[in-house]
Amino acid sequence: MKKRGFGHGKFNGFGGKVEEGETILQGAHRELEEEAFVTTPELHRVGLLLFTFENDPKALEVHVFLTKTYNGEPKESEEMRPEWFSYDAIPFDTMWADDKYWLPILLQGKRFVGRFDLKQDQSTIIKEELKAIDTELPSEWEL
Ligand SMILES: CNc1ncnc2c1ncn2[C@@H]1O[C@H](COP(=O)(O)OP(=O)(O)OP(=O)(O)O)[C@@H](O)[C@H]1O
Repeated sequence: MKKRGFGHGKFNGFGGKVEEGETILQGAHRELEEEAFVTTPELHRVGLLLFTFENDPKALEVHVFLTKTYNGEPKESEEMRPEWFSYDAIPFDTMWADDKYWLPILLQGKRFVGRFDLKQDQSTIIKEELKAIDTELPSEWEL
């Protein structure tokens, strides 16, 4: 549960912006430790998503990573309150509107690439394209 800022009030993956001088993978490791106090030796990049918001010139390129193992116990941070859900009780109504499209693909063990154009209200999807892929993920979104 994201407690502040962008996506506040929604169940969200741990994550954030890549910092100067680090790779996307390093950023994912850092955010996981900062927001949940756990570490992992293995993060697999399984999804590449692009988000746009109406009347906002910036697009968000989000790389989704998965791990099945971790060290430590997830703990609440200033930014996040972690919570576990079983696969059949994922609270999609309290998540980003796009999550219900791509998270099931991830849970089936597949990789995916997609783009979602959202309204300014951050909850209405204007346009959506998403595909599961068997090949390597592209390293970034080609606009
Ligand atoms: C629009 N549809 C979306 N659907 C699903 N997930 C979305 C998302 N948009 C952002 N996310 C995720 O939300 C987290 C915070 O994103 P982000 O913008 O970087 O905010 P955050 O304030 O945490 O960044 P810093 O920690 O300050 O770097 C991060 O895990 C990112 O993957």
